[in-house]
Amino acid sequence: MNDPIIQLKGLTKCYGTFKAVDHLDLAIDKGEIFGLLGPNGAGKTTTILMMLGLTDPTTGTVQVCGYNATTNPIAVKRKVGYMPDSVGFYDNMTALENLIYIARLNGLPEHEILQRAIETMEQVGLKNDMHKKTSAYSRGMKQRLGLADVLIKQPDIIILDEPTLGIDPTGVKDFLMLIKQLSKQQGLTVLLSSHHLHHVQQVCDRVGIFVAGKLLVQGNIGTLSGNLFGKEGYAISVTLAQPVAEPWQHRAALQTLGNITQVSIEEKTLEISCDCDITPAIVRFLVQEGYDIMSVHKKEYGLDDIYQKYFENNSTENITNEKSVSFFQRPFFKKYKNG
Ligand SMILES: Nc1ncnc2c1ncn2[C@@H]1O[C@H](COP(=O)(O)OP(=O)(O)OP(=O)(O)O)[C@@H](O)[C@H]1O
Repeated sequence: MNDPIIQLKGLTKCYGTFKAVDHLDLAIDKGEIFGLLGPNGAGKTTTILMMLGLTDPTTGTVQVCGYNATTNPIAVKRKVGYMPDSVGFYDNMTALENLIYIARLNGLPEHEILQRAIETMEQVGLKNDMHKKTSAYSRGMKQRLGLADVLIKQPDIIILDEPTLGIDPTGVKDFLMLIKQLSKQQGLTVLLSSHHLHHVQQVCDRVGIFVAGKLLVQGNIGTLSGNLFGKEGYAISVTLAQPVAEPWQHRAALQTLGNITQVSIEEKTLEISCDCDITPAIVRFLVQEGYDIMSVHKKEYGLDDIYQKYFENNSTENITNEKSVSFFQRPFFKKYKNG
């Protein structure tokens, strides 16, 4: 078994007496797509900054690609590409010229730059538009170009902050597919920080939920959902052709099927909670009693439910609602990008 490509141990960051990140332990394997989730001010950006070696932990360690990010930030910078939520370009230059400029800033060998820039444009699906000025680029095209900016240095890890912000649904789908493809084909490790839970759910192998500087939980969505909702069992919703009046004459008989913990009725819809999946028995019962069934739906718990459940179960009183200054606008990021 290989060592994790990112390993955080007891990572803590204090600003004065305030703990922005509180004893974080996290291991991410090569090729994984990991989602960082949490409300504004939960400590995600601070954690990313420590991974990039842009701010020092108060205590604890950050190991990235085998390097200590605090003591060896330059080595980490060569291996990691960071894409902020809003990427800036020179509008009077073409997309290709912008990318070449970034390649030079990253110190790529001059004789390789043009070829690599064209290949990267192709990789992100912008080859046909690479000679357009970026002022004529849509938000989705700019996000792809931002991705090209981080890919051109051929990193082992990419960190994406809200990469789907402001892109239309088709653009989002294409962008997420691209991320998944890059990860699977090239073994690229991806860290995705986002508030769009269904986007995260579509691509991430595992997620971590941050609240008030602590990583409350981590795992894949199936496991988290099983842990959280296993006790609550299955929820089956059956819609009938005709409304059902209360008191319902078949309620007691339905409950003799066993394993049913609750039945609630709303006009034509029966909501049935049970300990195990008895959908076929429920359908058979209703048909035998002469009901026409219009639809049967078994509730699957997703990331939205998991996230909500954590917020129901945990105090969030330390959380600020103010969106912290965009990472890209921070002076140390400019230093990172240019340095
Ligand atoms: N330089 C700083 N000085 C003091 N406090 C800071 C500093 N940077 C961040 N914080 C505080 O640390 C906490 C964590 O901020 P951070 O930016 O890491 O959150 P986040 O999870 O990335 O939030 P968002 O989703 O809004 O980007 C917040 O309460 C924030 O106000």
